Amino acid sequence: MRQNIVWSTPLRTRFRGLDSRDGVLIRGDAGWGELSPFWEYDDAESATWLRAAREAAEIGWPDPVRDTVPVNVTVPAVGPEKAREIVLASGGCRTAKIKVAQRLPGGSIEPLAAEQERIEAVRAAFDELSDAAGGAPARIRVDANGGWSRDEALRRLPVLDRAAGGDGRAGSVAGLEYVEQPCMSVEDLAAVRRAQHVPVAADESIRRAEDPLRVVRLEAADVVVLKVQPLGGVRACLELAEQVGLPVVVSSALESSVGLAAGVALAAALPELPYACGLATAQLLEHDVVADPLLPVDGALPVRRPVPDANALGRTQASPELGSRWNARLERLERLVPVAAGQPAGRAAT
Ligand SMILES: O=C(O)CCC(=O)C1=CC=C[C@@H](O)[C@@H]1C(=O)O
Ligand SMILES: [Mg+2]
Repeated sequence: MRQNIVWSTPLRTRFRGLDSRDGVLIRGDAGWGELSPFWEYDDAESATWLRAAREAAEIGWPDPVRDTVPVNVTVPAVGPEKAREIVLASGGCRTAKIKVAQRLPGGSIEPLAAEQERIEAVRAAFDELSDAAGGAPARIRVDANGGWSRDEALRRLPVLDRAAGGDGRAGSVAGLEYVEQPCMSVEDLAAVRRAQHVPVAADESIRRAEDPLRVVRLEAADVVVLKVQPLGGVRACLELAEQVGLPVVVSSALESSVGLAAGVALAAALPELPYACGLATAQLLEHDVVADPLLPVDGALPVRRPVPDANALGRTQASPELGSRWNARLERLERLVPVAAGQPAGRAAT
């Protein structure tokens, strides 16, 4: 039987301009799926998100080839003390992804010194953890969400690379592991990649692009970030990974643990997984929809599929207004992406 539940939770820390996150959980014969496109995404862009939710609910996912997935701790654009706290409480993550190129209220970009301090604080927190318990060498990556111009990226990256322990040369274990989407256009990614040594990862140029393979043709990235919902499901991502032929980092779209499980399923099914994945974002949510959220242990997520829990759902219950907005959105999306024969479309309830 088809069942839908709208959920909503505050975020622990403001992230990508958001203070709360919400979505719909959809249950089908194969289990629970999640539909949670950001509100600024129109229906055409959100259609792939519904395909991913339906795959989870109605078909399920390919078999895993590993039973844990190494993950990074995600550090929003916070001050150094908060950054330190987030790393210390990360559940043993040895890789951090730090947000940079944050827009300030007046529209300017956060000063370079603030980004530098955040990175240094994360590095110091990793050192603190190593002093206490040892562990694998720590890695630091940054994500600019396309917020820099080409010149700004080339001005900032050497400084941020040094803040991460780099010595100005390619290939050292210290220094930035990579920069995710430093600029918005594929041409600028390619130019930044050619002009300096920090590897480049493509995120928006894959998940919001008409033609994700342009990144490959223009040699614009060393790594691609794949997100299950924006790209239309686990199988669609596996196919894309094969076409792209570059190392893949699976990252979340800031979902509840039900949505994260799809990312974990993708990471678990990829033939190669050379980097930690950005799937530890349940840490950013105040409440989750399951009793046992997908949180890292020793820096990795177990490959499992948690199910919604009645008590947890009590804490994430959406307001009637939000429920109606999701109902209306789901109805529109279902008209856009017709349900295959024999699979009933449901209405969301809060
Ligand atoms: O990759 C991670 O560490 C966490 C996920 C993450 O950063 C994101 C989740 C959702 C929306 C995106 O703006 C953002 C990203 O840019 O990768
Ligand atoms: Mg990104």
